Parts: sequence; C-alpha cells; structure tokens
Amino acid sequence: MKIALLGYGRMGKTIEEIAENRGHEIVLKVSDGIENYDLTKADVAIDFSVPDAAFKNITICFKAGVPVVSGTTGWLDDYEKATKICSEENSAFIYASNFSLGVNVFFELNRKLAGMMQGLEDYSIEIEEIHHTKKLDAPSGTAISLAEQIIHENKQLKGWQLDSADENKIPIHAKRIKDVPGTHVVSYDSNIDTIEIKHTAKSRQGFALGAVVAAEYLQDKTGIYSMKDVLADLFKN
Ligand SMILES: NC(=O)C1=CN([C@@H]2O[C@H](COP(=O)(O)OP(=O)(O)OC[C@H]3O[C@@H](n4cnc5c(N)ncnc54)[C@H](O)[C@@H]3O)[C@@H](O)[C@H]2O)C=CC1
Ligand SMILES: O=C(O)C1=N[C@H](C(=O)O)C[C@H](O)C1
Repeated sequence: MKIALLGYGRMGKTIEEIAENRGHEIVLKVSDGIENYDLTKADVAIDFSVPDAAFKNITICFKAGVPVVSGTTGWLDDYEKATKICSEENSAFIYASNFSLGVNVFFELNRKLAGMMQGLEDYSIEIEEIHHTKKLDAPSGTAISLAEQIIHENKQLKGWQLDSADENKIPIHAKRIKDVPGTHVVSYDSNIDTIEIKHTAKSRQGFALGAVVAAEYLQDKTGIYSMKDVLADLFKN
C-alpha cells in the first residue's frame, strides 16, 4: 500500500516506521501549509497533523479520490462538513480520537460501566487525562470520546466541561507532564468507595499501529467508517 503522511511529527514518524515494517511504502510527507502536493501515487492518506490544518488536508484528499484515516484531534467542529464532502466525492474516511486497540477496548469498558452506574446517585463522575507538554489541545480527543460515551448512557448528564463544578456536567481534568504519551482515568467516587478504570499508553506505537491497520482496512472502500468497523473486521474469524 502506498501511503501519504499528512503531518510528519511524532505520530507521522512512528507511523512511517510501523507502516514500513508491515511492507507499505511512504510516497508523500506533508508537514507544512503548502496545499498543492501531489497525491497521485497514494492509495491512502494518514492525517496526524494540527487542529488548524486537518480539515483542509482531509478534503483535499477526498477531492483527489484518496481515502483518509485521520487521528488529528481538536478540529471536530468541522467533522460533519468533512463527512458530507467525503460522500459527495464518493471517497472513504475513518476518524478516531484514539487508534490504539487497547483504548478501543477501554471505550467498550467505559460504555458498560457507565450503563451500570447510571441511577447510582451517590457517585460523582470525573475524567482525568495526562499528556506531554507539547500537546496543543485540551481536553484530549480521547477524554471527549469517553465523556460522550458516558453521557450517551446517562441522560441526567448535560455535557462535559474542563474542571466543571456543575454537577450535571462531567468534569474533565487535563494535566500536562513532560513525555507522557497518554493516560486516561474515569472515576466514580462516593463517600464509601471509588471505582476507577484507567488506560496508560507506554509509547505511541499502539496509536500508530491502529492507524496503519485502519488504513489497510480503508484503502479499497468508499464510505464513512469507525474503529468499531476496523476491529470487527480484524476479529471476524
Ligand atoms: N487519534 C490518535 O490515536 C492520536 C491522535 N494524536 C493527535 O495527532 C495529532 C498530531 O500529534 P503529534 O504527531 O504528536 O504532533 P506533532 O506536533 O509532533 O506533529 C504534527 C505535525 O503536523 C505538521 N503540520 C503543521 N501544519 C501542517 C499542515 N498545514 N499540513 C500538514 N502538516 C502540518 C507539523 O509540522 C508537525 O510535523 C494531534 O492532534 C494529536 O492530538 C496523537 C496521538 C494519537
Ligand atoms: O496528542 C497526543 O499525544 C494524543 N492525542 C490523542 C487525544 O487527544 O486523545 C490520543 C492520545 O491520547 C495521544
């Protein structure tokens, strides 16, 4: 598979290493605002860039007929617009706030636990995320996904907010500590006990592997997919 990398920073470089180890070829690396890059050799594009650039780069690929895997966080106000353009161009798209297979298992645990805890009013919920100090957005895309999954299960909750003091909103606490690849904790606290689930990434390898596996899944498809589709396909046997 021939891959265009949109964003060649920490993630782009890790994806390059994993993709090459799986027999793929990197045919383009884009790491600045130049928009007239040549996508003709690419079977698929993988976007791990910056919030301000993601939407533009993704739509350039759709218009060139190149499927896109995007992991960039902090641009999702434009997600619906992106999926509309993808459909109009008969292209293919997967976005995930976190491509790690472990985090996608963690998402399932989170949904299940949220369903079990709803109605237990003595517990208050909070989410903590810890990332490296170079991260541009807060809270993390993964923490937002976790919050949205909980809200979907618990209709009493009215949303999420950074460090919220409103009991109807999930407080998300974002911490920045040098070199931390990504840690997420969901906790339910009462006067009697605390229940916590936690995912700790030990490196960026898991995110990058998941993105390459998603690109392998997407390369000959059209339509909008998610990591649930990728995992279902991976584990179908
Ligand atoms: N979904 C997931 O599994 C994961 C998502 N991320 C997200 O991926 C994104 C990238 O993360 P990192 O690689 O750590 O950041 P980084 O800062 O190391 O890399 C970003 C790269 O994008 C480049 N860039 C800037 N303007 C650009 C443009 N107009 N077009 C293309 N590239 C441009 C920068 O030069 C830089 O090389 C962030 O939004 C981060 O939150 C990170 C890890 C996992
Ligand atoms: O910026 C990062 O590094 C990460 N970003 C993603 C997010 O915002 O959730 C995923 C991962 O936690 C690493």
